Amino acid sequence: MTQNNNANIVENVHVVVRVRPFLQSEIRESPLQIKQNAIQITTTEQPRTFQFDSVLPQSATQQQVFEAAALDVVTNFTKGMNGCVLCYGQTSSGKTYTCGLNDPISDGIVYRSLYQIFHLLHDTRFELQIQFVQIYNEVLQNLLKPDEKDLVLREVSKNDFQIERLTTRTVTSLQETINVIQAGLKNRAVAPTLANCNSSRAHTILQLNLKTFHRQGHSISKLQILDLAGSERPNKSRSEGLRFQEAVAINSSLSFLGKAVSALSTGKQFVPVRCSVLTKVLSTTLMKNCRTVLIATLCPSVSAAHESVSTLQFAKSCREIVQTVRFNTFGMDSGEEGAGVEKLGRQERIQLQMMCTRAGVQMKDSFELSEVEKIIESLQDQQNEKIQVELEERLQLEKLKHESKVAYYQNLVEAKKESAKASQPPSIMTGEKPDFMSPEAYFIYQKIQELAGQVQNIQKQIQQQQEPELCDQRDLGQILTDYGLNHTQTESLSMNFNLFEEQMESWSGNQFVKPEQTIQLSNLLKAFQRVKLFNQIQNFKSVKEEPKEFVTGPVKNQRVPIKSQKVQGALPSISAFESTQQFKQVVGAQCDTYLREAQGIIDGIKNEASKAAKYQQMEADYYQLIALSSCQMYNFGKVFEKVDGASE
Ligand SMILES: Nc1ncnc2c1ncn2[C@@H]1O[C@H](COP(=O)(O)OP(=O)(O)OP(=O)(O)O)[C@@H](O)[C@H]1O
Repeated sequence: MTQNNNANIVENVHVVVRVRPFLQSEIRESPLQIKQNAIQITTTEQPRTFQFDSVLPQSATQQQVFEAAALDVVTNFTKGMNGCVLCYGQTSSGKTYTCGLNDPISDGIVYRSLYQIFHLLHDTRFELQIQFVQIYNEVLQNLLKPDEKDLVLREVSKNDFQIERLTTRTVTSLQETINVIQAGLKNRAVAPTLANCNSSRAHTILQLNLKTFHRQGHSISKLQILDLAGSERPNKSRSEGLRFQEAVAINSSLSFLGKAVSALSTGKQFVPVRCSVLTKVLSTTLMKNCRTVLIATLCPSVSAAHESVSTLQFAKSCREIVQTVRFNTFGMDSGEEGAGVEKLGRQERIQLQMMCTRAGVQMKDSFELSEVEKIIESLQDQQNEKIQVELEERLQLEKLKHESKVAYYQNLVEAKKESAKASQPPSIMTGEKPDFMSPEAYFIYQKIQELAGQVQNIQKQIQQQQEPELCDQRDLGQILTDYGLNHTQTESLSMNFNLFEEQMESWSGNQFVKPEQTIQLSNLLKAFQRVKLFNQIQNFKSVKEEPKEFVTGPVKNQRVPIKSQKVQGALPSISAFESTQQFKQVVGAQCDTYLREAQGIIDGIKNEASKAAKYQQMEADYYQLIALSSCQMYNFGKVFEKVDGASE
């Protein structure tokens, strides 16, 4: 297929200057004066005046900037002409704001251009692709696929560089396009500096590749929107480390761009484009077939005057660059997209044909009044429909913008919470006493931690030896010793138990305690509850138990070895009673109390064991206790037998 011989248009780079409003932190005194399309700057030297295609004052709206800078480029892009909108200016002069490449995407050039493109392509079959990249520290990175770093630029023909193997995204609607850009924005290199709390640390390039299909052929075009990182003086912005390194990369690439622009504007044969990634990317834009608009952004304050002069000089050089552009239409009549009167007549005829078809009226040279009315009526209906669609689309967009703003602020709140947490005093897990704990609480906390370590070891050992026999036959006293508890510890623990419980619960709910610490605290709490339970068992055992020999417990028919030991609180002597009856009553009552207490402890263990089934030791203790209580019952039974025998 051959490209039609569309007319070449020779023109200068179009330059629009925008002065942003004063920020709150700035002294409201400006060296800039605007007179129509001229801007005068007064510094310590002579005042200087620069003339541009358009100079927009502080009061200019985003829509005015779009109309002055991008509307024409965008409209012609949909008709097959390559276009580029380039934002240039010192740091914090409003480039990102003007492009609208904030996160969430705001209604600057990008948003308005997309809206216009989809509006103009409403009735056309088209394919649209997005590429979204950044040049960070002289490295090309894909914002739509963050793992595509260090992309390679290949020179396909002289001064025409293409990015190799760059993933692109095909989009079909405005909303989808905005979603894709929004996702890409999350990967942009942005960081706070002294000059701008949201400073772009990379040059950002959004490129749209469009193919439109017409009855007789098609057109192809690309549109680039560039938000360049701003020049900054490291000694003024006091950047250090990585920020300094970024500033150096930004400044040197802008200085190479300045040299290339200066060579182009003065018509030099040799243009130095291979010095930086940015100049390579822009060489295709500035030197090939691409209608280019530069938006030079300025800070209004006196302190920025020096940088404003540099920006204005750069803008002046750009305006002197001469470009040759044309429509890239294929298989269509020459200049179909042009603006000649005869061609417009032809287009009007085509439009009339379309109107007739839609209104159900036959196309002819002259029409009856009724036919004209029919066509007008149909047009009005179509217009209404179109308005309806546009309104709905607008509404959807507003909704989308609102939602992304909400998500943005939610993220911001989360991030603030995170950083608040991070700035808290050292955590209790780092071994230092945090401010919110009293020294006593911290001492106890440390003790519990020691014990919990030991408990964990024992648990591991128990889990490894899963023979139930082993567990069942373990002596309760031994188990407690195994847990590493000495008398003082268990005393102190049980005395302080309530305090711990309260303290740990309050830590768990404390917003400054991290989730992993909460888990550790709850483990500690569990371990501690177990310790408390064992304490109770030990107390109970030391008072009530008087086993004499091996007995057969009721559980699993296991033989439980009970060590003989001297225990206080043994059964009363029979001689102390007046009658067998009285003895049985007293011992029986004691036996009941004992069983009730045993049952209470058993329930406690059962409860704990069911809460954490993995605590097999708990279960083993439970069986042990049942065995012990039945052993006690057996002993009572023996005594009763003796008493009965004696009384008979
Ligand atoms: N026309 C404007 N109206 C209101 N506020 C603006 C305007 N232009 C810029 N600002 C504000 O000025 C600040 C700096 O703007 P912005 O981040 O767009 O600067 P920049 O030139 O992109 O900076 P950098 O090069 O550091 O990325 C931001 O807080 C932005 O909201």
